[in-house]
Amino acid sequence: MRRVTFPPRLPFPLPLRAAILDLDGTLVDTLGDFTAALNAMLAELRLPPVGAGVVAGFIGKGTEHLLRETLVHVGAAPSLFEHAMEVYLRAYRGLNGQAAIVYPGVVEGIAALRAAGLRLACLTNKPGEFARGLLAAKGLAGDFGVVFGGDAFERKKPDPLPLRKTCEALGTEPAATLMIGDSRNDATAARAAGCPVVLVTYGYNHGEPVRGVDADGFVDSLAELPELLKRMRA
Ligand SMILES: O=C(O)COP(=O)(O)O
Ligand SMILES: [Mg+2]
Repeated sequence: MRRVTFPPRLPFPLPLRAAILDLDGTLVDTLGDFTAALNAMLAELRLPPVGAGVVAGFIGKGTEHLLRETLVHVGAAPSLFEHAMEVYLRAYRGLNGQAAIVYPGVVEGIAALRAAGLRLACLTNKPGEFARGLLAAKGLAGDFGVVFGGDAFERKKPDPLPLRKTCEALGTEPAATLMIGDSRNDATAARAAGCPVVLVTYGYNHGEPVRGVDADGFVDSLAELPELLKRMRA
């Protein structure tokens, strides 16, 4: 049996009323989608392709960041950015979800959170249109009363603003709202907003080991959440 790792006494007040889940790297492995859309764009601009290993390190800070880093990586002129963005968004729209896989344990984990009576939101730096389309394509849209993309607010994660706004939409206090993500970006935003935060160990985390990030707990699968919640409510 896989063990849940977390401090023996979690440093936040209970009970929890809601959870905010990140999308890419937490609910769905979208590396295949990102890589395919970027390579379609690069081919159209007659630039060299990128490998998935490189792309994984660019995910999690929104589309502008992903595109800028990719153009630098292939040695393209920064002036290509706007055109590249148009081509990339068109490509992504055309293949959203096709090479993406829901991580093992996600369906069980979400069911456990719902059974515990928590309100659920999905908060991602992905454009809202793509986030809603992906959740629908993967049969997860009905689980989230609230879905916000990276274009919903003035600033994206790691700024705390999107988490504060999501708590407002959920009608819960940040201290009673658990953030579940895969990266330093999620943890930094959660800490600054006053939300407890648990990170999954299988996501992208900007290409770095996730266990080095300051978080309240780590799980290898969302299916471990019931055990974690039990401890948190004890
Ligand atoms: O960077 C993105 O587009 C998505 O990132 P997130 O779902 O992990 O917030
Ligand atoms: Mg993520």
